[in-house]
Amino acid sequence: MSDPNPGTEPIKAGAVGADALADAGSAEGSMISLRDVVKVYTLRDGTQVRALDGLTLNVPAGSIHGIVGTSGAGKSTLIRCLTALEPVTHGEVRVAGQDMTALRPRELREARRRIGMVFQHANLLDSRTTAQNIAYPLALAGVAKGERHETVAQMLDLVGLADRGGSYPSQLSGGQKQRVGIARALADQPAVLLCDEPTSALDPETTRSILDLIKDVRDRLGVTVVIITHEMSVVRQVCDSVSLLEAGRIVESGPIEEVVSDVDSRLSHELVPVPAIPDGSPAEGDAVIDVALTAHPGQPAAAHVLAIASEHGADVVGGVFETLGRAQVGRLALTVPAERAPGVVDALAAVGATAEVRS
Ligand SMILES: Nc1ncnc2c1ncn2[C@@H]1O[C@H](COP(=O)(O)OP(=O)(O)OP(=O)(O)O)[C@@H](O)[C@H]1O
Repeated sequence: MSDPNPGTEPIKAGAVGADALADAGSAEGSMISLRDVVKVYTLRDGTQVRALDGLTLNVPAGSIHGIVGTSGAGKSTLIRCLTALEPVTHGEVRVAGQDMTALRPRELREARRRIGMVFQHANLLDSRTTAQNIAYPLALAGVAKGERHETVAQMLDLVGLADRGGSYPSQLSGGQKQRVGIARALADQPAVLLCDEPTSALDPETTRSILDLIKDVRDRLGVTVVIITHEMSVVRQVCDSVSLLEAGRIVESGPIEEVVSDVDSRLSHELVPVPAIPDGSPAEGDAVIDVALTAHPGQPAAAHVLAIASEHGADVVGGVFETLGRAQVGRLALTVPAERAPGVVDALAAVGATAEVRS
């Protein structure tokens, strides 16, 4: 087990905080490894802003890792430090085996070719065709014309736009533009794809198709993906593991199924929120019990909970049941006459569910 914030007091120590980094991959064998990274900005008046505060993170090769955090948590700074666009104040940043903090300018340019970037908006060049947009970074990198042509055709095919190479950005939908952005990011065969809010500007259906594409690309090319997002639905749909960034530190982290199994963790609550209950509920004299359960294949838990609810005369007034990774996670809201609530909570605890009376 490793502390996600070595050398400092962990903010959240539970299973997610402590086990996570060991399970999310040790520094050895990781495609991305940040160790004790500190980034301090100094403002003109001399004020210091500690944007990253001892951040440690390991992302295993070939995985899709989500980073979530509120505004100002340090997400953009993290991306800039990962790509060495911003020097770190302290700590180590390794991408594809290279220490990004120790490279000379020429080596850094080469190292950056190993990192593809996808942004919220594809930022395509309007005066160039789809194919020319994808070829652009290859031309800058000095790739010969014939090879560029071949790569562009492969990339267009990969993102499902084989017949749109001659189209201009104005002739493409938002989702198609983002596909071109992904093709452009992958054209130079990066080892890592950094996606900064890649679906924030898209509708839910297009979001789904872009996330499916990212997953498909990972499966086919083996690229390691980091997705910065504020949308938990993105994490639910596509990520193998997730970290919660807060005030420049990773406060929770781990594979999705472990994170959601720790029902006390914030990520678990965010990924599978407590269900709403109908207006007028509970009735006079009833209590609401919030139940959280995790089941795995061969170890069912939901049936036990429902049997206990039925046995004690409780009603189910709200609920969600999600499959995330190999875990099935349930959140139920039960109503029961208040005097029976303690008995129901005890019975649920005995079958491994977490239950508490809603205040
Ligand atoms: N160039 C800079 N100079 C000074 N302070 C900065 C600079 N860039 C970021 N910060 C500060 O560092 C902290 C982290 O900012 P950052 O932009 O990394 O957060 P974020 O999680 O990306 O936020 P958002 O989601 O709003 O983009 C904030 O307090 C911000 O004000």
